[in-house]
Amino acid sequence: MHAGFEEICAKAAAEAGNAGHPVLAVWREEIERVEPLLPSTPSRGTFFWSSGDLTILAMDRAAAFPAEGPNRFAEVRRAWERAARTMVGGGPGDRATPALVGAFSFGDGPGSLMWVPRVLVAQRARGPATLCLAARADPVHGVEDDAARTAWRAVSWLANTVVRPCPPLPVTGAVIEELPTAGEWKAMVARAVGHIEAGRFSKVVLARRLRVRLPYPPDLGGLLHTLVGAQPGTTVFAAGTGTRTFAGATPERLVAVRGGRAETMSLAATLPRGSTGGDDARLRAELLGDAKCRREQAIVTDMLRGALAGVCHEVEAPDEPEVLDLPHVRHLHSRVRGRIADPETTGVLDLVERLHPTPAVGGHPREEALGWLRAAERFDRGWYSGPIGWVNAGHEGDFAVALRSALLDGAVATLFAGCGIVAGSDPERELAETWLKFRPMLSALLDDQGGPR
Ligand SMILES: C=C(O[C@@H]1C=C(C(=O)O)C=C[C@H]1O)C(=O)O
Repeated sequence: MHAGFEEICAKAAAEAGNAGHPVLAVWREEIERVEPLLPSTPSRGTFFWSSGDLTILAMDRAAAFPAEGPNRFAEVRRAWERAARTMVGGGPGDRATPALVGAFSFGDGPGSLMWVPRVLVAQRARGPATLCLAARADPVHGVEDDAARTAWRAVSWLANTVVRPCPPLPVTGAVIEELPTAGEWKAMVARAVGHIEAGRFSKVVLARRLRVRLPYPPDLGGLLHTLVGAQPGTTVFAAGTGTRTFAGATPERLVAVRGGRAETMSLAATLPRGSTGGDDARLRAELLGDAKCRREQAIVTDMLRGALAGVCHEVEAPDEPEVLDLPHVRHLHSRVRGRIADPETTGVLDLVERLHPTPAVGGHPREEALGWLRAAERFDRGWYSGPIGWVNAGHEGDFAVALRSALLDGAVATLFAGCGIVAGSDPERELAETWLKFRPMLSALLDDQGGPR
């Protein structure tokens, strides 16, 4: 590994010098599976993803693509296209392995960041893992970090990764603060309903936060391990910027692109799980039969269908939604799929740009709802409800909508949850729904087995 990686680093340095712009060197090779594949300590550039049968763990940044504003997706797309085109690749590993990872802010403010990790391991449910090492060669200074050092760090990092996660221990003494208070938030829901009834918009997704002060910082590897085990059917993710890590377990896929096909998901409407079998079956039937829930989800499906139709042939969306059962809640959902008309020019980041924010996290009509939301919500969502995911060198990839999540900063965790408000929404029920959506993260952080508060 050292020799091959060093060789392509030297080649990248020479090409950067000739071309007068930075060049990436990316080495890929198969390694034995790493079990469990979890971060031990968070680093600047920690990225974790566990979805379907793919797990990714990455550390550090060889190159970073920060962006902000309404053109943030196109900016990153252009920068990645340039980097991928000039990249010096090497090694026998799979060329379709994720190469660029990160997250975009929900809104136009700063904070979107995608990066090429220095070290990345990706593995499917079966078979070997792929290790990717990356370095950036600068036209003047050559390779920024010594190639042998990156390889050595990868080896020692992998050795440390195979630490067994600590079993969850009940946490006592955590202090929980609601932001805003329950009363204030319910008043906001009532105001949103007023605007909907006055015809200003038909749906808006209103969020709130919980600030949890823990007695000590949570163990990231243990937290992710708990979420993977406790939240089947979700994508478990983490992205670290250095001191802070954003993590969660989301049921919502924004879009996946593979083999010239795009798949997105219309997810909306929420009811709790029942405590007995009969109760649970009744709630499932209620969700499927409820006109308000159906309307709420149809708004999302229509938007997704229209957005895919702009760049895809054969767009398919079922007439009837299905029920997605999660441990604490259930939602209505439909898969929306299409064949990309021109895969050369339409990559996963182009689809992310077309789709975000869907009415599942923003509102409808988009501009009217978001205009009101920006003033009403009164906090910066940051990465919450934004796109998080990965891209490969061929512009395929997978992005989730970062829900059921928390921003971890030392011993303080800020949790986020939002609800789609439509005509007839009841503030009390919406408030109860936020507690159900806080539950997966709250339980994982506190190891509390209790019901919603
Ligand atoms: C906004 C969230 O979830 C979204 C809103 C839903 C709803 O309003 O019922 C359901 C699923 C998600 O699309 C969240 O979990 O924070």
